[in-house]
Amino acid sequence: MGTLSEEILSRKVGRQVRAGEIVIVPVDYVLAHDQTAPLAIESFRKIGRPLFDPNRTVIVFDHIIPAATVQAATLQKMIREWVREQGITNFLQEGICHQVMVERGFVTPGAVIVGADSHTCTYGALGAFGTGMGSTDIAVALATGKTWLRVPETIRFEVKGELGHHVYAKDLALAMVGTIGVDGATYMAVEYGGPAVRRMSISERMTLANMAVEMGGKTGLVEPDDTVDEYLRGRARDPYERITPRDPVYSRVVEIDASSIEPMVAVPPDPEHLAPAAEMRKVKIDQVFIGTCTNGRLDDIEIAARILKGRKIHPSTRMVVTPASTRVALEAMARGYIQTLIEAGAVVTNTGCGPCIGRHQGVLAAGERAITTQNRNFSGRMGDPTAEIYLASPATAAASAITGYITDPRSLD
Ligand SMILES: CC(C)[C@H](C(=O)O)[C@@H](O)C(=O)O
Ligand code: SF4
Repeated sequence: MGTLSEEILSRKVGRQVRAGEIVIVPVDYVLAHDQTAPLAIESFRKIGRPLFDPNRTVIVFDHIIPAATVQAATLQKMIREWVREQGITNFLQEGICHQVMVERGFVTPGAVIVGADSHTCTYGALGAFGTGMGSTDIAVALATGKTWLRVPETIRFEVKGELGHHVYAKDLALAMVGTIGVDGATYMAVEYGGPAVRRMSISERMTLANMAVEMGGKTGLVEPDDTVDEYLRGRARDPYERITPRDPVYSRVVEIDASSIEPMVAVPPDPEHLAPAAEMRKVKIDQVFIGTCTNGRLDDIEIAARILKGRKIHPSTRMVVTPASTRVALEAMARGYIQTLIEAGAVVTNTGCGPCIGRHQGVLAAGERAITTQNRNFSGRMGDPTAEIYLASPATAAASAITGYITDPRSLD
């Protein structure tokens, strides 16, 4: 009995649990990446126990890859040595950890996955309880195969109606953050449901769940259904059962009519200040970025390529496209999207986080403005602290690349 999050945790714990209880939960996978593994390894060594399971430990290189500095290279060398020493079988260098975890079938409904990255909540798109933790907590999970949690209360978004032309899951995700605010779901499970969510692809659901943490959420969850089963056929690493909410008691239910949403832009310095893209024409853009665990998948690149086909990006702007994974990149190449983007004037990088955290591949100078498909627009995230970051969908980002200012993609039809 309970919300999706209570149902998942009850199964794992082996008895009915309720929001507010502190529980110790066995975990299915533990994840760390090149930025967070070093501290996790240091704490893990101090604990002095062996890994709980080398086959359930996943290390991904994605944040600053290939290494951009000697310091990054040195840390990556240390992580590689540790991975070998521990016999870790899942060492992946093929894209953003969250994309790769889903693509490679680590994420299944009902699984509990902890990661040393705040966007581990993305796995709720498939009905898994994914949550981000600090490196010390991750070290404990690595050593014990367990973690502790306070069972979260749940906030439910019930989305009715249909998204309009050139309005996407990203616009809906931004509208949700705008509605409840960046602390509107602090430590809560965010459950996404209703007809508009049920119609969404896995990729679109990932965009929603990914941004649960932008409202303070502990995790974001979509009820598993046929779309999830279809996606996982031949891909899931573990057997699973569908889990559904049963007589759930929600702390809050927020109803949203998808048809009322427009192409949105989050205005710096946080994702809750929104404006319709159509009203932002005065904002000139120096850099456009399409990528990340929020919006760097095949459908996102396809949307951008369709808009940019046969067009050129504005001479006063530049555009960086970073496919979320190698699989995404190969498929985007096979379909001609990469060619279209390069012909339009974009720089297409290797897969990974790209310029999302401002360390390489497109860092912003003082006073510059970027429009990006990522999830966070905090000051200094993409470079100089005075640079401004506007968050939007791939369509709005691509349209802005053509005009050089923030542009509602519908205005280019
Ligand atoms: C570097 C990492 C710890 C960080 C996170 O946890 O989210 C990053 O992925 C981010 O998006 O800011
Ligand atoms: S793509 Fe951006 S938000 Fe996602 S894990 Fe990488 S740095 Fe974090």
